[in-house]
Amino acid sequence: MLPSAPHPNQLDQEKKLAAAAALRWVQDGMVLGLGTGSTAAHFISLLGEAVRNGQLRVQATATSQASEAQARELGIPLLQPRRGLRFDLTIDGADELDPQLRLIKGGGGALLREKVLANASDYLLIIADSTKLVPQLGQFPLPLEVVPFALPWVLDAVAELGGAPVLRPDRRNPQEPARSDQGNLLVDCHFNQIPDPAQVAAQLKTIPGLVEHGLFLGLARAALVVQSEQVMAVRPGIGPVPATSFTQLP
Ligand SMILES: O=C[C@H](O)[C@H](O)[C@H](O)COP(=O)(O)O
Repeated sequence: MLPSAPHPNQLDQEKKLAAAAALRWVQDGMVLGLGTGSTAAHFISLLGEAVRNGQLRVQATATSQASEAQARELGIPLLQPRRGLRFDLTIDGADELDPQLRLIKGGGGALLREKVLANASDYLLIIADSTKLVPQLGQFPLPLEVVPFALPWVLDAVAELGGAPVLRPDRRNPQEPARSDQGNLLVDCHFNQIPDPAQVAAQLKTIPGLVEHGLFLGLARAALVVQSEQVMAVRPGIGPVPATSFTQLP
């Protein structure tokens, strides 16, 4: 019999645990990148508390309008994009991660801004519940951000690669397509298995009108993943080991 899926409340607890562990590695004065999604939202909420208590002084840029609004409401000082801006640490969630810390991201549609900030960061730290660490990427549909005019040809090209593309509907109004913060369309590709993520990433990069894909390769330095109620640290090809083995960013 297959093990039953964890209860949503349990997953939410795991997300909070991972977020709290990440907060312990934030140092006073850091410039932070803030991720998007339910796990990142827990982190932003805890960071907001620490800022309000005067425990931490930080500045941050968010990877989505939603995360920016949350951070603003909590009084986290925000920096707008500008030349030369770099981040000491970006904390973000993921839809899937493998033991090499290759990621699928973009389930919440924020893949483009997330990749921009990940590239501008000295350290990308992923926080995740127990369902996210997988032996091979691809079960989670790979998100793409696509310029609306190019959509038919992008769908043709991705279908030829075996990606079984599906235009993502808007969650609240399923008759309409979902839009990214940039106003672009989102397409989910059902590869089921991605044994060679670098090859798929390279193929996707050649498709005109495909603005960005959700494969994040060679970007994450570490992940905090909850397993059996314990926060474990994973680095590319190393771990999981108990996160308590580290007093600072591994
Ligand atoms: O576009 C959204 C992001 O890539 C999220 O970080 C990802 O979908 C994980 O979200 P959650 O923490 O809600 O599972």
